[in-house]
Amino acid sequence: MSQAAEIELASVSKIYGSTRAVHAISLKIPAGSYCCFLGPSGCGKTSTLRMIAGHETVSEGDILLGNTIVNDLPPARRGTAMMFQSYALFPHLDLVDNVAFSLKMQGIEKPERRNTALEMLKRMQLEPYASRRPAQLSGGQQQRVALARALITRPQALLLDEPLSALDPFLKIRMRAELKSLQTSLGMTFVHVTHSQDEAMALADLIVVMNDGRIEQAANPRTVFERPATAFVAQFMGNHNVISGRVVERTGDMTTIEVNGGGRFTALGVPTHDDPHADFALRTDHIRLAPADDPGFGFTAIVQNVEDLGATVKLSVAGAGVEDFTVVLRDADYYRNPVKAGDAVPLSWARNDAIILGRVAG
Ligand SMILES: Nc1ncnc2c1ncn2[C@@H]1O[C@H](COP(=O)(O)OP(=O)(O)OP(=O)(O)O)[C@@H](O)[C@H]1O
Repeated sequence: MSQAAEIELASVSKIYGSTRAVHAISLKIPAGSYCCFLGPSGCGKTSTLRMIAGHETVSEGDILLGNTIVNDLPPARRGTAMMFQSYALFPHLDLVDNVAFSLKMQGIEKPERRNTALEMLKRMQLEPYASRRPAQLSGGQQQRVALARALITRPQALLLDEPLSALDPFLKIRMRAELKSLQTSLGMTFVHVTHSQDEAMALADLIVVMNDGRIEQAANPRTVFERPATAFVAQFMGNHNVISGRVVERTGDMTTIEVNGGGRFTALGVPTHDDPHADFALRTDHIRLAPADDPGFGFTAIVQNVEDLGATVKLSVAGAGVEDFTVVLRDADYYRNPVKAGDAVPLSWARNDAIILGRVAG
């Protein structure tokens, strides 16, 4: 394989007519890392991937692969390869010819390209199926053929557009593990677009959370999970409550906010903006059903709903002007002292568990 390359986006924008799909994003993806672009439908992640691949023009800014600006290079000359959501296999060709296709385009002689394709099929444990056509394979096998076909050009970076979305939930988890071990063994830069938080958490060294054409946060999965940078990330990752209010006091590195018509809460950090409003995040699984030692680190809530999810129990509660607040308890903790809809419960958290969130510029 070729050497893995760093990918750099320098103030990259994508404009379609009057739609600005990507707003001047800047990012470095280290060589040999597994990067996941994560975000809801329409946030601009596919446009970004397609600009890196060369399937979409760059409206503004530069894309670098290693030290080379690749904006004006055609896809085949960038050193990247793309694996599509639909796998885009040729139905009338057997696996060897499917995998060898791009070598044929490069003018490599038939015996050599068939040998190289067979080697790649062996590596993907597909050798026994070499003479089959794609329709005679399972979804997971088709995915491996698509991977083999992308990797045969020895790219410096592999770009994957929702590569697991066509698979059933069981296969998805198995192929996810295969993708990760393939990337680790090849040491190649992988850039993978997904809207699944679990997928990004499981695979990525670097998660890039996008919203509305902008990067909300780019960090390792642990940081994104534990220290979301913005209210959007906290809500999108799904494991935090976000509480918004008016800033009423700042002391040292703590900020107190007042929720509309309700309680006052103190959170770690100071807002980085001048807005009189601020948001803080609080992990749903870091909340105790016990009174707070200090006001500002808890409230009394009315239970709205209880869902037993197996290993955990999820309570939806409201109170002190806070609606849609979620508490996730371990099953044993819940069943030691079960509560039901309509009960009033004291809630509290540790001083460092509520964290002031930032805003994305622009
Ligand atoms: N060829 C195009 N012409 C015009 N607008 C486009 C085009 N492609 C994408 N868009 C718009 O750009 C925005 C970003 O689209 P993009 O496909 O990059 O988002 P995405 O995050 O990958 O979404 P999804 O997960 O649904 O694929 C959307 O508002 C979309 O409608």
